[in-house]
Amino acid sequence: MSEPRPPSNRVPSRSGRQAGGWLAGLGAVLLLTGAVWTGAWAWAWGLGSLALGAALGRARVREQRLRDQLAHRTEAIEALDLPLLILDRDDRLQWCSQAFLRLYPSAQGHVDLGTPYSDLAARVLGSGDLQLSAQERDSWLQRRAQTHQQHRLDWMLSTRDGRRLQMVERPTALGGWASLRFDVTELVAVQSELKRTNQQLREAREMLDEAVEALPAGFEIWGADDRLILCNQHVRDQYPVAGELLKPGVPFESVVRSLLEAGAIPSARGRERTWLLERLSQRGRSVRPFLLDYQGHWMSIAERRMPSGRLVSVRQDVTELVQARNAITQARELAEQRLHLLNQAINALPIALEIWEPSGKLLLVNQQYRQWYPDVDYDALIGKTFEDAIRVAQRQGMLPVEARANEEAWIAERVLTHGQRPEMLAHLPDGRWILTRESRTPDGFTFTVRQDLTQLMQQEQALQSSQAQIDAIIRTAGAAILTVGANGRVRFANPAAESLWGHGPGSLVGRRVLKLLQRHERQPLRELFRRHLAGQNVGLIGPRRELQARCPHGSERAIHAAISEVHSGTDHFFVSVVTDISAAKRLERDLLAANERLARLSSQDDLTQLANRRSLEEGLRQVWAHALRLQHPISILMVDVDHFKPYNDAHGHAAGDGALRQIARVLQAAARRGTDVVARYGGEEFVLVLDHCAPEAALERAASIRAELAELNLPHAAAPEGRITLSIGLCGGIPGRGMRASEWLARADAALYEAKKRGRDRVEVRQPAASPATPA
Ligand SMILES: Nc1nc2c(ncn2[C@@H]2O[C@H](COP(=O)(O)OP(=O)(O)OP(=O)(O)O)[C@@H](O)[C@H]2O)c(=O)[nH]1
Repeated sequence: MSEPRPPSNRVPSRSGRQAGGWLAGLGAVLLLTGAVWTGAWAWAWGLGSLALGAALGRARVREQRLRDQLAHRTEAIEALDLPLLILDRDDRLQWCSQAFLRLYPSAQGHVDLGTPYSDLAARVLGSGDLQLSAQERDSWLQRRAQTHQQHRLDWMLSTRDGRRLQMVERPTALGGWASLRFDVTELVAVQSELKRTNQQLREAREMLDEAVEALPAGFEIWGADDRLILCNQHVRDQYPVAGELLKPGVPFESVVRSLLEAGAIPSARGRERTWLLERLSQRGRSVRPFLLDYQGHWMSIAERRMPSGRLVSVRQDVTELVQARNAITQARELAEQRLHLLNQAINALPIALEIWEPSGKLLLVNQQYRQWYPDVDYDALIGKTFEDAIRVAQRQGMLPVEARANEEAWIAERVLTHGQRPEMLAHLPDGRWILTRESRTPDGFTFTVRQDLTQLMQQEQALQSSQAQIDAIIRTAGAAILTVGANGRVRFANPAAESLWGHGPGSLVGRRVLKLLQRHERQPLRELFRRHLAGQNVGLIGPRRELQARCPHGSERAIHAAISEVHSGTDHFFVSVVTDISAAKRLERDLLAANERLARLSSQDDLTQLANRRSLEEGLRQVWAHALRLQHPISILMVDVDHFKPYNDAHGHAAGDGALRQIARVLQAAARRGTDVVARYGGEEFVLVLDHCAPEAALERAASIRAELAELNLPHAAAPEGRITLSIGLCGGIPGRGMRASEWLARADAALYEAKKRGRDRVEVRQPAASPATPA
């Protein structure tokens, strides 16, 4: 066994130490092998004494070689700087490395070959090189013996200077023990650091898991191959459709497909394939979160591809947020729309509007204002004071007319009372009338509203003029004008009305209007008013109606009353224009009588009161037309007094007139029907048109006329019969188309001529000309 070498100062590196550990093991094996060889060599030595000299030489060479090998192996172990003990089967020391002695300085000088390990251990334990309690020290050997029975010993020791040693003992093939110590101080430190780090990692992992679950959003991590690594419960809750699928390892595409198949993404319906391709192509590329509609929910999804290729996705149900945002957007749009409308309304106002800030600065003027004063740069006035604005008006000569007397005083007063003038009417130099109203809001803004009343003022003046004109007309009107309230009482009566009813000025006001009428007129008119006020259209309003007015002393006046109705605001009344038509009525009556007389004169013969010739023509035309239409017969008798000239000559013209009147009465008596016409045709000639009378009957009628006259026996001194006689021509029948009444009259006249020619005092008949042939 070689002497222990002093320990090397070189501190091996970590890898060197690991390699050293491995080499130490190898060295121990070689050492053990060497020990075996040593035993063999001793055995050979015994035999060698008996061997040949040559053999001895070779044996020495061989021994030397073995010694060298052993020395090499021992050197190798020492070079590895391993604290190694080799013990034999009796637990006695066989070899001890220098490294061991450096580890346990107390063993120095007590490591002789064959030293019992217990002695060595007792020395080391007693030296305090190791940190062991007294109890541990006592039980040390006993426990070591126990572990030896298990053929292995792994023991961790602590040295006084704080190093950690791992004591490893393994049985050798020769029954001994190799006892090795490793300085594992750094390893233990690394181990405990590793343990702490692992613990921290575990805690960090737990915290991360908790944090991921505690996130108020869905959180996913996908691998570079887009397979799920983890996701929290939120994701499963958000996507119950894909809940089963959401397990580590599932491809993203499978999850999306399942959502599409379930129709859970409304915006993808009908184009699922395209949608899927787009989704996959954009996967992780969007820098900003995007929105996805999912079963009536809006999900905000933020995806980020990490440098490792993994993809982190955070998804949040932002339905309420989107709805709120939409509501806000709608509200804002509505507000903007209303603001726009308000601006339009303000600009469309027919009034000029200014708004002044509480600080007194001009905030806004509307379009109307700008149109009123186009020469004023109001944009430049925005932000200026009220006095600035007045000064502009002053420079332009637009201060009101009433300010002329003392402009500075007027301006001072106006500035002082700005915002406190509820109403102010100003007459501008250009002729306009401007009504200004100022009001101040509770938060200090002043609203100035200006209204151009020029037209109104002109209308007012025109109205006043018109009113004066109407008053004059009403007061001087010949017609009576009454205003009557809905209660039926007179409100106003013009002088003509007061004159009509004979009362003094103002005496009609308040009287019941119906009392101004004759008693019999009141009830019907009251009823008309009642029904009109009940909403019935009874023609009360508008048409002129004739009434009988009751005038003082019971006198009666005919009046025309036209009633109109006025609804003016809440007022309701009637206006009646009454015309006294008493005089007109009298005139009308007189005119009627005159007209009747005139009519009679125009249609009657004055002497005989028979129809005159014009009237005959009209009567004949009507009888003819009627007969033609109904095809009944008529007859025309032409009658002439015989020898009338001699009669006049003999009896005088007056007697002739009397004779003619008597003859007329006879002829008139021959008429049977109302439609028969008896006319004086001229001089001593008469015509009878007998309706519904055939020629035969007419002939009889003519005969009866002659008989009647004969009965009268009007003396005629110059006539052959000594009395007046008549000659009559007759033409009758049923009128036909193409025939004319005048022709029948001419034929009757021809018949009369025939009667005269045949001696007079007779009747002659002429047939009407036949009707022209009518086409079949
Ligand atoms: N008294 C009177 N005579 C009238 C009136 N109209 C016409 N006469 C007269 O009647 C007479 C008609 O005479 P004539 O035409 O010659 O016919 P006549 O004497 O009747 O003879 P014949 O007709 O042929 O029989 C005239 O002398 C007229 O002056 C009249 O209104 N009054």
